[in-house]
Amino acid sequence: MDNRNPSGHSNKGEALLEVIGAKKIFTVQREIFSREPIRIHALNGVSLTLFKGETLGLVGESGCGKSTLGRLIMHLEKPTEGRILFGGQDILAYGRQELKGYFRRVQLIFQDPQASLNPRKTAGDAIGEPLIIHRVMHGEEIRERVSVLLETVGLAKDSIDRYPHEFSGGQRQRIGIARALALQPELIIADEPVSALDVSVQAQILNLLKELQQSFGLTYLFITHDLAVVRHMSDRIAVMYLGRIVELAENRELYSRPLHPYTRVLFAAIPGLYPGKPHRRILREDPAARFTSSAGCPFYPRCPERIDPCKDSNPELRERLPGHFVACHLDIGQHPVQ
Ligand SMILES: Nc1ncnc2c1ncn2[C@@H]1O[C@H](COP(=O)(O)OP(=O)(O)OP(=O)(O)O)[C@@H](O)[C@H]1O
Repeated sequence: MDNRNPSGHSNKGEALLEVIGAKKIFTVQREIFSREPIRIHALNGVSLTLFKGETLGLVGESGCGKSTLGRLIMHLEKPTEGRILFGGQDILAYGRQELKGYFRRVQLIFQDPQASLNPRKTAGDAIGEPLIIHRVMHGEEIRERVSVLLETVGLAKDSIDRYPHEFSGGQRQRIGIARALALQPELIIADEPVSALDVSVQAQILNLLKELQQSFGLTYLFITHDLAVVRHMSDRIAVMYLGRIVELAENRELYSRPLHPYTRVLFAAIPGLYPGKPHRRILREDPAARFTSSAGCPFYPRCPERIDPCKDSNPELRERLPGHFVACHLDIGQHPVQ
């Protein structure tokens, strides 16, 4: 792949999934008596590549479009524009059989393990269900496989006949992870997988996810608004703002040299990240900006470093340093050292 293309990546190995120019506009009726529906630009031209075996963290504030991107990749929503390639094939062109295969290879771990588990089904039922739906195995074979999966995620084998309410939040998330692993996927979309958990349990689940990645060669798209979590988990990190990726770089590079003013504002809000620098409040997104697709940079109204061109021209995501992509009109030299 051309490492200067706008999808924002240096050549990191074999691409597993490519999102190319994805846009998603939701049309909703704002008020009962209003004739004009409003258009919410949830994604405004997102391109990114996931390379085999990596964790790509996707970070940004609530409402910036992270989950929508995950849902497009999961084929739960269709993009208004753009393409999604898995192993080089367009998933939107898949027929029924190909889609079934895709749903085995790509799995989702949900934010809220409580809500994602049926209270009337045992842990064994929940974990074994994908094996039944996909007719991978039958009867006793399924029970054996579920027992192995329970052990894999650190739960006792005798958890198999217990119900969700008999588990703690962390244990329920382990069940969700075991279910996601049942079909031996290649790609896992983890959408805020620890944000509903106590801080003390979060690290255990994150470490489990890392171990599973090592053991099974998994690729993760790790969606979170939590900058500490994304830093702990990711090889590369994409920062989203209002439906766009504004910066993408290797983990260490991004934290040591954030170039986009939005990333800098986000990071300045982390206590202790930059000792000696004042701890600033995060600038909130302008909700009204979601309803328009302005020609200028989406961060223009709140950017502390804006310059004239930012008002009318939306900067492309470009490689400014090796492997470090930024959508900003400022020159590298204009970005003050953090
Ligand atoms: N089905 C839908 N219908 C209408 N608007 C939607 C729909 N799904 C998402 N949106 C809107 O799209 C925008 C992006 O939402 P999305 O859930 O992708 O953001 P997010 O970054 O994942 O935020 P959060 O972390 O709060 O889930 C928001 O303005 C949201 O209200």
